Amino acid sequence: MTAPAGIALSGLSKTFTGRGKRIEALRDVTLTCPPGSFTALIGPSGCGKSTILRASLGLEPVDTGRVEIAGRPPAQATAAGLTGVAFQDAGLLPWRSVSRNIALPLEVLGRDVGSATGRIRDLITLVGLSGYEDALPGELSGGMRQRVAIARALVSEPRVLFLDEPFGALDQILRRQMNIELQRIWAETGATTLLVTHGIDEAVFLADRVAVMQANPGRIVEVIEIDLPRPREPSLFSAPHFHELCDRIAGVLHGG
Ligand SMILES: Nc1ncnc2c1ncn2[C@@H]1O[C@H](COP(=O)(O)OP(=O)(O)OP(=O)(O)O)[C@@H](O)[C@H]1O
Repeated sequence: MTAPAGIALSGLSKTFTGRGKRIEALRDVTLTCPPGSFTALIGPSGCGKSTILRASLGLEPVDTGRVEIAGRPPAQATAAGLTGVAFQDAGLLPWRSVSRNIALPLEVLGRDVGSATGRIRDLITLVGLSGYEDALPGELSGGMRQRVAIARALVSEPRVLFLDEPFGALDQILRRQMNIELQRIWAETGATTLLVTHGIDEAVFLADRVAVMQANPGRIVEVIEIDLPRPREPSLFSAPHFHELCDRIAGVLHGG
């Protein structure tokens, strides 16, 4: 039985062929993210992380296996606005204000934007951008743009949130601030979250469990439970148990 608002990936395999090459992007990937949980997916470049996300959003068909998002096939879940997604490149439309960028998924889903004005205002507050409602993306810092992208991902009130390296382009200090913000946003929304990241410390700080992948073929080699109490404070970044968990993940990543 699939939990209603969770992510259930079972036995996913996907091989790309082209230019005389076969790339086994995914081999037998199984991952369950219970409702309201936070899972991080970490692995070397090309191990299939984005392929998992695309398959979860119904954007990439798999060869074998099954994807269920909030109890539905992925394309159906996305079309129903049950999923939200933010990428490394915030991908904001430069000519639209912060508010109108956040409203975009509602327009795509054919929902009434006028009746969502209050919700958009609340989201702007949630991501700490009050006062910037009418600003254009070009007037914002990189971290602020990523906050807008996260607010936009949340506007359809998704039960499941996919984040693909949302803070990858930010410097370390800003990234940590965003990690703290994201923990708060996740706790407030209760959305089941799957975060793709290259940052071990980011994964450990945020997640309930970290799925570690290897490439060629792309596969999950270990799922490590993060038994750190919540809410997690910035001081955690220098705690011994935090570093033990990071070292353990690094060991798996490097084939240990
Ligand atoms: N449309 C495609 N056609 C051919 N090969 C593809 C396609 N999409 C992905 N691949 C290949 O599948 C493998 C997995 O790609 P994917 O983008 O999922 O990796 P990733 O772990 O997200 O990488 P990164 O961390 O660099 O973003 C790679 O070898 C990539 O070259």
